Amino acid sequence: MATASPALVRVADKAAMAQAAADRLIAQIAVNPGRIAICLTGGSSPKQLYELLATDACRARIPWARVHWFIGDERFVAPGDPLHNMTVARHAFLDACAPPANIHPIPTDTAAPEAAARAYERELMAFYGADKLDPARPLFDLVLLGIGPDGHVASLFPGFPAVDVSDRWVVGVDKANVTPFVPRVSLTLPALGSCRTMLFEVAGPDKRAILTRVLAGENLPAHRARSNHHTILLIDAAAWPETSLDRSPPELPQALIIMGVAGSGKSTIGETLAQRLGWRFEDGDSFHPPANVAKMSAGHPLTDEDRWPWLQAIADEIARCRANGERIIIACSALKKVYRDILAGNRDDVRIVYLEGSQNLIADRMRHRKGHFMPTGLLDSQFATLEPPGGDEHPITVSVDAPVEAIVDGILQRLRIGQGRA
Ligand SMILES: Nc1ncnc2c1ncn2[C@@H]1O[C@H](COP(=O)(O)OP(=O)(O)O)[C@@H](O)[C@H]1O
Ligand SMILES: O=C(O)[C@H](O)[C@@H](O)[C@H](O)[C@H](O)COP(=O)(O)O
Repeated sequence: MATASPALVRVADKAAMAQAAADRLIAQIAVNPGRIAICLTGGSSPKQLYELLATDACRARIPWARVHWFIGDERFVAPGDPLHNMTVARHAFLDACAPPANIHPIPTDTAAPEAAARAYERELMAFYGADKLDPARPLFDLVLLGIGPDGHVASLFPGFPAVDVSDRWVVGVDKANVTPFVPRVSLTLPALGSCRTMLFEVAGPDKRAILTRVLAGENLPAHRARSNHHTILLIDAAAWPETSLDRSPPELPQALIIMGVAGSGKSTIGETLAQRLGWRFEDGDSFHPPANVAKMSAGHPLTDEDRWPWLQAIADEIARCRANGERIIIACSALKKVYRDILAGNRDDVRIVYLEGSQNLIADRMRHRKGHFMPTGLLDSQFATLEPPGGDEHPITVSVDAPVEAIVDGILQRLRIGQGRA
């Protein structure tokens, strides 16, 4: 399933980003019962994440024997050098946690970066078991990336020929565009894109300007680097480009759609938010036509054809509220973009609130939900269907890994509504 635009997930600061990235990584690992491949990144952005992975809490959640660790680019310096990307990851967590045979560094003892690139390409192809990438069978479960000050990713610098290479998996890059000015070896955009999830970490005030350009669609490597499945940008408050993303609608929205997988907290958050705002809360499920209710009661899954009249009924209710000047909050999983297009379309007065959380966390909450039986596999299929809302949908994305009141406060802040206001 391809996502056209990346999901933008806002986190408070670098510590929250490391935690969110760790949750994502562990969740991605959890959905693959077989051999797992993670592609790490260099730079300073992932250091806190790497340190977190070595802590007991994270360490216990990773099946280390099944996880293989690669690197998206390497500085052409000897292992052990502080500039050496895989050395940084080794010292932070890999050496303490991963079996040595599962660590796959880019060799830097070759005569030139190009020879190292060829060797790493062979290693990746042997691991993958083919020399052509099949979009249906991604090379990596997760690719981690940072964004450089010039908009580079891995060591693919803007304007350099390496960015346009499409027939290779790894290339030598003889000189860098930014410090450190050492030769590099880099995976290409098609190799990086062959992943279930591409996860960017973008934090700190010095990233705000470049991120604004990337999200505006400038032809930079960081704009072109996209997974052929899911791409997610974790962005902290300091890097978040307020002007371009928080295009605050002139008035309060008419309707808020609280979306997310089953158990993400739609009813809990929606009801609390409705109380705080004094708006009406509705469970989207109550708009199903009788035929759908009968089908679901008989244990038959709904098709998209069944869903259209249901989604249209919710859209009609929003239109009715608009006509009456009434405001409404509707909980609706709305997992696919095509569903949200019916509910919100391009209307500025219908805002999507996306409850974002790792599968582990949500599964854990569902296990503890009183009076509910969770069929195993339900969450797997929910996450498989989920198309996180892209930047073009202007979602209010909130992490559910926080107390209910804090999540609601965060949504109110994003709506620019004073926290005390009812
Ligand atoms: N932020 C939160 N912290 C802790 N528990 C939560 C939070 N949000 C929801 N829950 C609990 O998680 C479970 C699922 O929430 P619910 O609102 O029923 O999800 P949904 O409506 O998306 O299926 C419930 O038991 C709820 O009390
Ligand atoms: O080898 C490298 O330098 C990286 O892989 C590089 O692509 C990095 O991710 C960005 O330059 C962001 O760097 P920071 O995280 O230090 O900002």
